[in-house]
Amino acid sequence: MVRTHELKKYFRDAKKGDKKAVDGVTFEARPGRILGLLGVNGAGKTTTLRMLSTVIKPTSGSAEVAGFNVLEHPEKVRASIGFMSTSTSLYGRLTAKELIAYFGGLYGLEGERLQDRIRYVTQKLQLEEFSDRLCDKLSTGQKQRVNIARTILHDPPVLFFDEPTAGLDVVASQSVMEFIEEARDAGKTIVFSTHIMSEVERLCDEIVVIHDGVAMGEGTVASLKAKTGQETLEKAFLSLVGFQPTYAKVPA
Ligand SMILES: Nc1ncnc2c1ncn2[C@@H]1O[C@H](COP(=O)(O)OP(=O)(O)OP(=O)(O)O)[C@@H](O)[C@H]1O
Repeated sequence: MVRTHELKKYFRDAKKGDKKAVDGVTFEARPGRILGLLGVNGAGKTTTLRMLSTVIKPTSGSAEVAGFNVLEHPEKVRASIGFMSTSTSLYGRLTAKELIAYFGGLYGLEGERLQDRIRYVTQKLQLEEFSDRLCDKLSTGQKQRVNIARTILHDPPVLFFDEPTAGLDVVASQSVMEFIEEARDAGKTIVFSTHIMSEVERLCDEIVVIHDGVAMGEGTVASLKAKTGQETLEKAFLSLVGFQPTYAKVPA
């Protein structure tokens, strides 16, 4: 379970005034379901996920992950989550196998349990053919598979995916989405950030539309369409964020 209540993050800037990156977001993500944070660039999705994963502290409001408050028990939160984004870099000078073992150590896995989990993720993500290659030398799709392996190595109950298909081709994106569906079916609580409507329509049980740090709407794809009176999620999204056309219609 992941719960936020009036979660806020203001970045201090003496010259320009505070940047309200997240400004009072409340939601609940449940086991076996996928909650989507849908928003354009700069909406506040990554900042929300960074607070949930204890990388940064909220300015105010509260957040609970797997039953642990992010401020009171950050170490327990970190042990309960896997975080994946395409911008997470791998250590280029380690082989895929070494990198996974290294993260296993960070997660506190050791001995038989560590070896079992390494075997599992290696098979699951089909890493065998390149597990002895340096991460620097892997293709983008292969790096993504190592990234997923790293994310799930300690079998956490909560998974955060921050635009996990950014920069991937259609085949690699498909595998990532199938992987997320499988994790949902295994009962994981999943929070998934994206700006891609088709991914939201396919994956998300609930959506929070976030814009300029504010939740502009929440519900299922169907309920957001109904609420805005729009036929497509894209139009419903544009309506919720108050999109105004940039070009005026002028007779030729
Ligand atoms: N450390 C920081 N200091 C100042 N401003 C920040 C910082 N981190 C993020 N911001 C600003 O907060 C806002 C929200 O950023 P955030 O990265 O959360 O957006 P996002 O929805 O994840 O967008 P993207 O899809 O571009 O990653 C942006 O205006 C961003 O410039």
